[in-house]
Amino acid sequence: MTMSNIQNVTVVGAGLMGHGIAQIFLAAGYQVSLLDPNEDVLSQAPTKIAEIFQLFGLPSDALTRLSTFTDLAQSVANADLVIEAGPEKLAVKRSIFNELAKHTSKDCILATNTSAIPISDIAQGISHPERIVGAHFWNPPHLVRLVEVVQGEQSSLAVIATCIELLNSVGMKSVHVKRDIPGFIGNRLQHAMKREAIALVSAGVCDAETIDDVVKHGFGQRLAVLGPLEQSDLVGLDLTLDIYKTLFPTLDNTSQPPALLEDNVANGRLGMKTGQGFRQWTPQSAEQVKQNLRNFLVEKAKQQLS
Ligand SMILES: NC(=O)c1ccc[n+]([C@@H]2O[C@H](COP(=O)([O-])OP(=O)(O)OC[C@H]3O[C@@H](n4cnc5c(N)ncnc54)[C@H](O)[C@@H]3O)[C@@H](O)[C@H]2O)c1
Repeated sequence: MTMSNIQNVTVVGAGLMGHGIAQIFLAAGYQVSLLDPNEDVLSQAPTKIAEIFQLFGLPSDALTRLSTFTDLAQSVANADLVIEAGPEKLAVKRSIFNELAKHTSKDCILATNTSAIPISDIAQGISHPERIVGAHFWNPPHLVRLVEVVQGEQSSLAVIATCIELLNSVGMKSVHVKRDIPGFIGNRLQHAMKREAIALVSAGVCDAETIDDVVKHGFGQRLAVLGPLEQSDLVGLDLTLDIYKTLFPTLDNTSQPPALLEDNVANGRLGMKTGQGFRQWTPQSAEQVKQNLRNFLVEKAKQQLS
């Protein structure tokens, strides 16, 4: 399947991620079928998609190319590409992919938006596993451009190349993850930083607010335009090596979830939803953070569109 053969895209699961992914392909001119067994979720999806078009100040007539389904076989009848965004449970994903394999041609590309399940586990026992890949969008997919295209043990390189080309053509920034490892690339980087952040708070070096200040007002300011390895090249690898000789032996390297996190969860300190996590929250302060994030991402996405 080459990119030019792809005309019909089916998104399986119309929840948080699925409706945003559907909007991306509608905006790019594709015929989109959206499937969800939950009729309430499915019936709300067109309105939510229309709201994304409004957010960007775009007309929502693209919705005429959207069809919604509760029946999987019908939803993939003409599919050239399926993106699965169903529940993050291996048994459910395997059963969805079994059905997809039964009702699609062997050339139809089957991609999963799993956050953490190995692609090879989902593809196990499914016919033509070479057309199964990961397509890990970030939340919200219509505002965060990255998609990690993950190569499972049996994924074909031609299918990976088609996915990357297609996703780039619809305005995403797709990258090739060459091994099927937990957390792919982005989540491994993100959580490596959080491991050290939690260790610093646990050791009494600073409080959680200070961690957030250091990232937001320090190196976080430049991360959107200067990646970590670019930054090493910028300052020089000789300096980087000298720093690491002192720093690396002192960095946290525990392999279990941190005790502070376990303790917070065991005591119901789950974050904004309970008013306390690593930091304390009121409904107003939590809403302010969410609003700031939304405004920032919308502004950035608008700049990229213009
Ligand atoms: N939420 C995130 O931040 C995020 C980010 C990246 C990836 N993901 C991944 O994307 C996937 C979807 O996550 P979400 O946050 O959109 O979840 P969600 O719960 O909002 O949506 C999942 C949808 O799947 C539907 N569903 C249930 N059983 C189904 C079935 N058998 N066939 C088809 N659909 C079914 C549900 O009705 C629901 O609407 C998960 O694999 C998740 O790990 C989520």
